Amino acid sequence: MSKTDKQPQNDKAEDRTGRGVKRKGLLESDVDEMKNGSPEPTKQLRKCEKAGCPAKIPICFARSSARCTGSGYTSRWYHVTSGEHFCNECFDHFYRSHKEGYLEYIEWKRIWSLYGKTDASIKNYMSDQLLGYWLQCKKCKKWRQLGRDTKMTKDFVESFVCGSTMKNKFLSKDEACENPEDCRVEWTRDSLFPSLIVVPPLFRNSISGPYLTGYYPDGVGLTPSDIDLHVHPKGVVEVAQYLQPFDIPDKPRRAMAHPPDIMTEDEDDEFPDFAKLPQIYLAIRNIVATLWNLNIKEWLTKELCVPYLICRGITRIWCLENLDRILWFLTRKGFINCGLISVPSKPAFIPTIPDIQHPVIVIGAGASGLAAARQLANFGIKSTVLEARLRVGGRVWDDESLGTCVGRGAQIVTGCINNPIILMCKQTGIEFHELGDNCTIIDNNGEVVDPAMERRMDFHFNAMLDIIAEWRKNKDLPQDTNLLEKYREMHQQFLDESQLKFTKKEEQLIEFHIANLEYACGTTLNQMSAISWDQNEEYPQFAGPHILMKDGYTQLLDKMAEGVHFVTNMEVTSIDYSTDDHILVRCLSGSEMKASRVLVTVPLALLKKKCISFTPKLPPWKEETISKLGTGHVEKIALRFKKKFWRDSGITSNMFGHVPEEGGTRGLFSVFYDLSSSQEDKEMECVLVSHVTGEAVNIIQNKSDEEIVEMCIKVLKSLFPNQTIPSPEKYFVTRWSTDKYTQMSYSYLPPGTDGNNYDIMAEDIDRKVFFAGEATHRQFPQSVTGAFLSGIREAEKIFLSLLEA
Ligand SMILES: Cc1cc2nc3c(=O)[nH]c(=O)nc-3n(C[C@H](O)[C@H](O)[C@H](O)COP(=O)(O)OP(=O)(O)OC[C@H]3O[C@@H](n4cnc5c(N)ncnc54)[C@H](O)[C@@H]3O)c2cc1C
Repeated sequence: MSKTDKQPQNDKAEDRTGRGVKRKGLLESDVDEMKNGSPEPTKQLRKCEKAGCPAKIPICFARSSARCTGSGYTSRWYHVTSGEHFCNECFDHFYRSHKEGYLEYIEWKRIWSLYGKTDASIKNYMSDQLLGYWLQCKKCKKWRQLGRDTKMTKDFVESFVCGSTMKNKFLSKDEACENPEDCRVEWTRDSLFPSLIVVPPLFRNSISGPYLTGYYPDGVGLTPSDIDLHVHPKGVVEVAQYLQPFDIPDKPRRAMAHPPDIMTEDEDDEFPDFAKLPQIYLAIRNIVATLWNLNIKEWLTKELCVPYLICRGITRIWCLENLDRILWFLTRKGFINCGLISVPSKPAFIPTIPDIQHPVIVIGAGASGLAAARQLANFGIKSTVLEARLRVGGRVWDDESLGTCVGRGAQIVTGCINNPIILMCKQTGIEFHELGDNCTIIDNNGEVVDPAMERRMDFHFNAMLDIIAEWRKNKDLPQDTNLLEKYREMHQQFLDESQLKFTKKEEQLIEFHIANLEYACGTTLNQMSAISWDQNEEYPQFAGPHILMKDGYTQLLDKMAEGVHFVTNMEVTSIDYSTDDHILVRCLSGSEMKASRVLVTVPLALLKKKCISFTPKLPPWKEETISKLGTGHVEKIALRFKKKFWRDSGITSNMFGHVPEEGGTRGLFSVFYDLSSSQEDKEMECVLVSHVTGEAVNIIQNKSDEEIVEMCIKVLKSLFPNQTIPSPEKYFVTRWSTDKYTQMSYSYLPPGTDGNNYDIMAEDIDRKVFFAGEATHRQFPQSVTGAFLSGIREAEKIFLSLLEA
């Protein structure tokens, strides 16, 4: 801390409603004299012994004992922060059982020990009960100290101006603003200030308190003495549905939820100055997260947070002066101020970077590209999105041709709680439906599978996967193998050991489960790594039911595109990043554009086929990963019928499954979704959607749409043998595998690869060329959510690279 000769003004609060004590020690005039360069403290005056403490003449803030020394001689100063000390006399006043303050301290101690986990020490008592509050004047922006009993309501904090609580009636408010600021305020701006905080303040009246009743208050930065929280609990807070900002004790961690009692690794890296004061950081972050949770439709600013950040002592100044950094960090990471909200023209906490000469060019207007471009715009960075197709959305593409919305690509959100896709739906009023898990399973002879058998086989299938999970924990693991081979091996081992024999129907049911897993993975299990196929499960995933975007995903992507500068029909063919001052992007149309940074979001299959050439060539580590990662294939078929004939066979669920005759065809139409329109005012469109996965994609590849429809109708006939299955009135079949700008469904991990490959995909080249897209997101690959979050991630990286340039 830069030593200043200035010493604190007398520790007299603007409005001290606290205990009145007879002051001893120095008079104000004495202190003033010293401030003006007069003698260093004499021998009778004791300095604070805390190394580095700038207070040459500490003043006791407690002022509780009749013998309080004020700023005079005491046998010992107790250091709380560099601007706050209490004298030995006040210590005794509370600590000694025969003294006046003892009972008060003991009562506080009782409550603190009951609810808190930290030591109910006298230092904590002094800091928690006797320090004054500090508020910033709305007009002159000077910080003023207030009494310890001030009622810190939201309105009071927001409207505070100098003099508003002054007892000195002769001063107008304007004159009050003329009063100099306490020199200790400046001390809080010194980089050493946090290292001199010995007793970090705990926050009170915290809006996050009711969310965190499962934690020790002092473990999450709140004071255990906040009686209101315990004596009048507000009950379980009604958390905005689908959002849970904090981990729940003893439950698995959830994606995008904060551990309220721990700073994450990212936070440790970002805020080393909070390393020794994590409870302060946690209190602030938890309050900010709560405020965002309570209103996801408004950009959260420092001004909105300030009235909720209440703690005693001068450290509040330091906290609030660091608030912008915390808001910026949480915004960059997509924890707050994320999604489809309008952004103030220049959010104060976003660092300003000089105007960039060339825009950032984003290649591809899918979920990842649009998310990145939008986030860059929020950060004040110009970008242009170049999209080869005539539309935005990429693998999100809704089709209304059957009279109801059917996603040709994505339509399901896996896990709704904290999922940014659901957050954006909530922000914009887009409707969605929870997808029930009720699925009637029918065999090839049209018989509904006995639910007991179905449960048994489901259990068996998952048990085999659990055994594989155990097998791979072995450190001396032999070579990776494919998941199907490992599954069959474990299955056989089980049969041998148990001497059980499954019936044909049971074996067929297992094939049905394999088909479903192949749909989720986007490829056959014999292409998947047995060790890493579900590597993302190591990370917190989104909880809650799956969601069907009934009216499609496209409307969401269209909203994301609003305000983003994009050009369609612009196929990028090459990226030259060989020069220092710009990157040259060339398009098939002959256009050339200069960029300050380039973000590549095209599907992995196109990178594998080198549809875009790079100069210089991509480094070998990048090329190797591009070639190693797998590109899966899934196709969809949608059929519109005159009536819901499946209802006549008693199917009431919105899904029904089809048990395959044999393994080779298991990927052909394994599940049918009833996506019939449900608007009462319209004639109902009866629509069934199914998919083709795994090896079955090869079966349909060279077939015409008509032939594929015929195959599908044949399956429906086998499921409903007692009915006449009508020909569909209308239909479509997707061709993602051969679509020029996709050529895949989503990525997967073949044997010999692991989650690191996703991280390598996400690495930039020379901080010039960046990569986003589902195949770059280790935690949520294969999904729109992962694509979206990869865009948010890269926007941050691009911004920081420009900031540091
Ligand atoms: C059949 C199917 C079903 C799916 N179901 C789901 C689901 O239910 N839920 C879910 O979460 N996910 C699902 N997915 C996956 C999800 O759709 C993708 O993970 C996500 O949309 C990928 O977004 P992206 O931004 O990474 O890539 P994309 O959406 O593919 O965007 C890349 C963009 O780059 C463009 N482009 C390509 N080449 C060039 C070029 N040379 N120049 C300029 N532009 C170019 C493309 O046209 C495209 O618009 C499904 C995918 C498929 C295929």
